Formats: sequence, structure tokens, C-alpha cells
Amino acid sequence: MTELPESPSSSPELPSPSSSPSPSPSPSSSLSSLPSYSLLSPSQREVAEFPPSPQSILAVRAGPGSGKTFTMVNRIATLMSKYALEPEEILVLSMTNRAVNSLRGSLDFIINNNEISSKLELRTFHSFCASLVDQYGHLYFQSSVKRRLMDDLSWRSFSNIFSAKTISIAGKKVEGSLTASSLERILQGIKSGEFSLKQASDKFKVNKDYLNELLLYLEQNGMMRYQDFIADAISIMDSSSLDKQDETSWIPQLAKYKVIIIDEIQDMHYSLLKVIKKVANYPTYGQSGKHLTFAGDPNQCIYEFLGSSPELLQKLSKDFPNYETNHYNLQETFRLTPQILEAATEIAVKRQGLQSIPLQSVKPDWLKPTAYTKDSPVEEYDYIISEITRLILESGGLLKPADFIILARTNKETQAIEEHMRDLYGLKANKFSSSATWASSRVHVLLDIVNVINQGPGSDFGLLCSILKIDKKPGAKLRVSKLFTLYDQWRSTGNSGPCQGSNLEEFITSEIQKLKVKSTDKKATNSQSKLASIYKSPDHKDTLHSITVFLNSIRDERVNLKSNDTPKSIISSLYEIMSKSDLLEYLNTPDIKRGHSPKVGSVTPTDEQRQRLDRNIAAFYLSLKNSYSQFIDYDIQDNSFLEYFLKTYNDDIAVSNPELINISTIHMAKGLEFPVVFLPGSPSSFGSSSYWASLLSDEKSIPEPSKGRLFYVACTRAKNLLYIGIPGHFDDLPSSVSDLLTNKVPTMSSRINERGSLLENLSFDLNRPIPSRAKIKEGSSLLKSLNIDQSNRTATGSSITIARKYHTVSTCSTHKVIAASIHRIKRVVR
Ligand SMILES: Nc1ncnc2c1ncn2[C@@H]1O[C@H](COP(=O)(O)OP(=O)(O)OP(=O)(O)O)[C@@H](O)[C@H]1O
Repeated sequence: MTELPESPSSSPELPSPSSSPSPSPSPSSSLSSLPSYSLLSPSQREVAEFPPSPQSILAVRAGPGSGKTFTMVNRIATLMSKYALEPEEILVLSMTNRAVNSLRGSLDFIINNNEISSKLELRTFHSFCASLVDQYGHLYFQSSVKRRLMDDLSWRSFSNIFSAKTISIAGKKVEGSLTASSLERILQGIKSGEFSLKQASDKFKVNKDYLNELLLYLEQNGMMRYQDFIADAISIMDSSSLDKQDETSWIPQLAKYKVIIIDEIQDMHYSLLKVIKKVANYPTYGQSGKHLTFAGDPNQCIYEFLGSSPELLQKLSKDFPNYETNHYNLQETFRLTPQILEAATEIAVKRQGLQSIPLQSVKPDWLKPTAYTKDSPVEEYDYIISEITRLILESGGLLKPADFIILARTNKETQAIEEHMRDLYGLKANKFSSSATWASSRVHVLLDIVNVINQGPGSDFGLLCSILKIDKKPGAKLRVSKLFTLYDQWRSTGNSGPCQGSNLEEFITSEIQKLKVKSTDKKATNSQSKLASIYKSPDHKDTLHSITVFLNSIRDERVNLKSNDTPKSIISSLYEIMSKSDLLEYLNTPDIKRGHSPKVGSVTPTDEQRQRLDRNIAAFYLSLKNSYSQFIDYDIQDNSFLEYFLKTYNDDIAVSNPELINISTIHMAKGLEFPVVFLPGSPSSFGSSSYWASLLSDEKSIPEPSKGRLFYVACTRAKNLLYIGIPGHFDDLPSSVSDLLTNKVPTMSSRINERGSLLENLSFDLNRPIPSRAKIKEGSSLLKSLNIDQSNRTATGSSITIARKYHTVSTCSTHKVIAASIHRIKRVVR
């Protein structure tokens, strides 16, 4: 039996370094007079210009809105213009795609030089590790196959198909059974060296041979989980730099980096810190070590539960003992008003025992954040929507729905708000989610089919998953396991080369061909076709027919998409394949509930289930479109759009839509800013106190630093107006809190500073013209007709009239009127 390689083999052939460090000509001269450079504040300029000496660290503490992105982009430009670094010598890493896209957008805007931008390595940790594994994995690992990240549902399907008691892999029969989460845990443990195969088999009580074969199968088929990419990338870096003197063994791309810039360092969890250390300590051509720039804000560390640490920025010297560390602060906030900054710092930082950094607002005085009290979430959501409506109407459309964000703590809460807005007001919201929500629903089958069409890594598995859905008869899982076993035997007897994803399709197609010649010598040919032993009863003839139709239509659509793989043509191809092979029925069966797997076609979906399906399909299409615009905008050099989509569909791209109000968890809104932020804080159910109660109410309560940081991140997303739901009555707040807030709602006409009214200040700050008198008048009369302005002048009232009206006046729902007015004002302001 073949054992999994414990570690990559060493010293494979690499391109020689002489061909690698990038030659002149330097594109940097064109960067010497960037228009944005003059805008840098003195503290931003110091950071931008800090010398990138080898083995030095620049640790930048950057409070909310202090222009971290702006400063880092100017630093990148300065490194090239002043310190003559080539773009290929700089690596920029961040946690999320959103942060990377925002950096890339600013860079394109500021540098305005495609040649330079395209050479800069600007990546998420995941894509950086994945690209190392993609490019160099074949040199260090036994299997040369391309790797593909498996999402949660694929992972569960994998365990579903492979958890049969006896299974044949690589021509050997092995026994065992394992849940998806245990398998993942084992995989991580073995890769990280936490335990050996033998220890894993003892600990998880599973046959060692079975485990080994499963892991080998995953390896050979390039099927990986997120942590695998990280572990493999670290292995590659270790193996290629074993000999610090032998330049020929180094990976040129890594040895070229002279500067590494890491954004949001406070959110780095341990495995990523390990990646940074490996890249930082990787040998460098022509100098002894690299320079590191880290930027972050300890008070915005909200991923402690994943292993990150607010102290990281301060304690870097421990992790990099041979580096000289220099600490800098960015001292101004360009986003926060003095009142929002003060309230957030006092309540969330100082009262919670956290260390505040000196930060000053460059804005003039504004209004204090508005505190309101509501008795229940429903009342609170109604209040928020009525306030949004009022502000849009009163500003004559200067404020637009997309200027507002409601920040919830949990996905469940965002879901509740979204449903409330949709069901009672008919309003669609722009909900940020951490991954493609459709990917955990039945719509995932579309992805399986895309995998099959693409004929890349993951194709075999996509086909197995599709067949599992095409086969609607009892025992489908067993048949798919058997099919895999036969395929595996066929493969191990030398019928195909190393698996590159398209072999299962080839195997099934050739077996179907054998069945077709049955008319001449039925007995002989049927026994030759391996499929006949699986789909033997007349009942299963239909299944076999559907599989045949499925594969034929895949081939047809593959040809169509070769020349035109736009989202629209992909969707129409998918529809074609689904309808021909009876998969639409699968899609229309309600989603599996825990422990219940309804038989396909046996249950009629309810209206709500149908709507959910529609939304998931629409979300899949949106993912296709978002991914496509990235593919085009950033001129991605993947083989095809399908290939790119399969790598990126799960990315958290936050897409703003000017027509829609935003809803997000606080975690997902990190790094973003909005003119108006609502932070709900009502008791979650009768009798339970508000989540924020301990921060806001009790003077003597024990400090809660992690809750304080979450509150801080939430409040500091607000550029102009902040609403905070408070527990209890405003007058009962301790004065140290109530002094920082107001129980009055902001009104557009009130004068707030020397610049004038709130409307004038918003117009200045958002760089939008003040709407015409006619528009403002129209907004006011619409507002009057809704009759919500009077009831909300003081926010700390009890329940607002709107919710009541909705329940009593069923024929003309106030909610619908509000929704209509938002839609109408949108037309007016266009
Ligand atoms: N020197 C400057 N002059 C004017 N505006 C600036 C300057 N620097 C940054 N800004 C603006 O300030 C806002 C906040 O900047 P940015 O989003 O980069 O902050 P940040 O430090 O990343 O914030 P956070 O930590 O909350 O994510 C942006 O709108 C940016 O354009």
C-alpha cells in the first residue's frame, strides 16, 4: 500500500535565478509625481516614505478611517519611485478579497499605470497559497494534479459517497466510515504534523488503510480544503529553501520579494502568521532578508474566536526576533466626526479597559450619535425603516438607500431584518454574506455541472455528485459508490493516465457504448459493460438513460460555451442540461432538512420554498456576474472564465447597489464606511436584555474588551450619522454614556456647525449637490402623507405608530406605502 508522503521531496528543478529577478527598465520614474501624494497628512507621509531596509519592520497602528488603504497605496508607489523597487519585488497580502479589491481599486486609481499594477502581487492569503500550490505543487508533491478548493457541501457529498462500509480505492477494497467533519479534522492534523496516520486511525477509530486511501484519493484528485492550501504552501516554502545558499533551489517569485505589506494584521490567525513568517524568512536575491510593513488596529480585532490576537501588532518583535521594529501611528481620522469618534472611543475602548491611540477627527463638529429604545426587534426594525425613509425624503433624495447600513451581530439577525423588510415592506435589501449562500442549497448542483463542463480538477467528483442527483431510485448512494469502485478498478488497470478530471466521463461514456451494441450479442456485450452490473433492473434503465442524456448534453453545451462563456450563456446551457436530464425535478424538491431527505419529486414545494429557490438561483447568477466582471476588469489570465469562476465563486465580494439598503453582520462590514449606520440593540426576546446592555448601562460593570472591540468596529463604520439601539430609557443611562449621545433624531434643516445645516454638511461631505427645492418639497409632502415624522421626532418613545398601523389597517399597509415612497423618491432623484 502506498503511504501518503510525510513531506514534500526536496530539491526539484527550478528555473535558474538568473532568469528571474526582473530586469530593468524600471517603470517607476513615471510615479514620481502622483497627484494623491500632496494629500497625505504628515503622519501618513512618514509611513509612506519609511525606508524598506532589509530585516526591518514598520508596524503602523491605524485607527478607523485614518486612511490605511490610502497610505499603503501611496507607500507602494513611494517604494517604487523613491526606493527604486520593481513591482515584482513587493508582495501585498490581506485577509479578504474585498480588502484586496479595494487596495487594487485605489492603486489603479492613484498609480494609473496598468503595466505596474498588473505586475504587483496583491493577494489574499488563500489565493497566494493556492497559487504557490498551483504553480509549484507538482515539483514537491507526488501528485501533479491541479488542486481545487472544496466547499462545505461538496465536502459533505464526498463523505456521503465515500463513507460506505466497503469501498474500493486504487483497486483495493477497504472498510471504514467517517463523517465529513472528522475527515477534515484528520486531514488537518496529519498535514500539520499534529498526529500520524496511525494515531489518527486510533483516535478516530477508523481503519488505517481506509483512511490512507481516502487521503491519497483526495491528494491525487487535487481536492482540498482551505487549511490544506496553507499547509501545502508552507511545505513548498520549507522544501525549496532548505539550502539557504543554493539559489538554484529557491522559488524565484519568493526570492524576489524585498518588501511584504500586510493589511489588517490584528485579524491574522496563527496559521496565517506562520505563512507570513515563512515568506519573510525566505531567502532574498541580492540582500539579507526582507522588509515588512504591517498595518492594523488592535482595537478592531474581532476574530479572536478564530485565533487572532489584538496584541499581535505590539508583540511582533517576539515573532521576528532578528528584525528591527519601528512603531508608527496614523493620527487623524478622515471618516469619523468628532462626536462619533468620541462616543466610540469612550464607550467601546476606554470604558472597556482598552488602550486608545491618539486619533483626531479632521471634520468639523457634527451631531452626537442618536440613541433610541425599542421593546422588541420587530419594533426596532420598523423604527429603523421609518427613519431611513424619513432621512431619504427629508433630504430630497440626497441620501440614497445604499447610504444606509444596518449592522447586526449574527447572520441570523441579518436574515430576520432582511425578511422583515421583504415581507412587510416589499423592500429588497443588499445583504453582505461571507460566502455564496446558494452554495449550501440544492442550487449547488449547478456548480457540480459547471465542474463537469469545465473538465478540470473536480470534474470527476462533480459528475459523481450529479449522478447521485440524477438517480432518483432508492439505493442511489450505494450505486454511485459502486460506480466509483468500478471506475477506480478501470483506472488502476492502466486504462487512463493520472487523473485530470475528465476520466470518469470517459469511463462512463465508453461503458454506455458497450451497452449500445447489445442487439448483436446481448449476453456477451452486457457482461462486458460494467454499468450493467449496477443499473441492472428494468427500473434503473431510466437512470442510465438520464445519465446518457446528461453526458450528451454536457458535450453539446461544452462546445457552445467554448466560444461564448458569458454568465448568460452559462445559465442557458445549465438550464438546457438540467431540463434534458430531469435534474429540474431535483432542484424543485425542497431542501434537505437535518435527518430528512425528501425523495425527489415526492414533495411539492411550498410558496416559500419556491421563492427561496428563486432567490438562490438569482444569487447563483449574481455570483456568476460578479465573478465575470472581475474576470474582465482585472484581465484575469485563467484558461477560461469557467475555470476562474470555479476558483472564486465563494469569495466575499460585497457589491453595492445604489437602489438597496444594506444589511450586514459587523464582521462582514469591516473596512467599509457608510454615511448612516444603524446598530440595533433591542432585547432579542421578551425578558432577555440587549446584547450591548453591559457596555451602555452599568457604570460599574466588568469591562468586556472583546465586546467593546466589536462595538467599536460597528460604530466606526459611520461617516456622518450613527444610531444606537440602547437598553432601557435614555434618562437611565449613566451620564458617562448619555453625555456622548442624544435622544433626538437628526433633522436636515437644523444648523449643526459653521458650515451650515445637516443637509449642507451632507452635501459637502458626500460631494453631492443639494437637491432642488422641488425635490425637497416633494420629499416633504411624501413624508407628511406617511405621517411618520411627528411620531419619531423623539426617538426614545415607546412603540411607533407605524407597526401598529400595519396590524390594524390591513387594506392600506403603511409598510407598503413606505416602500413605495422609497421607490418613488429613487425615481425622483435619478
Ligand atoms: N489624506 C487624506 N485626505 C483626505 N481623505 C483621506 C485621506 N486619507 C484617507 N482619506 C479618506 O478617509 C476615508 C477612510 O480611509 P480608509 O478606508 O483607508 O481608512 P482605514 O484606515 O482603512 O479605516 P478602517 O480601519 O476603519 O478600515 C476614506 O474615505 C479615504 O478616502
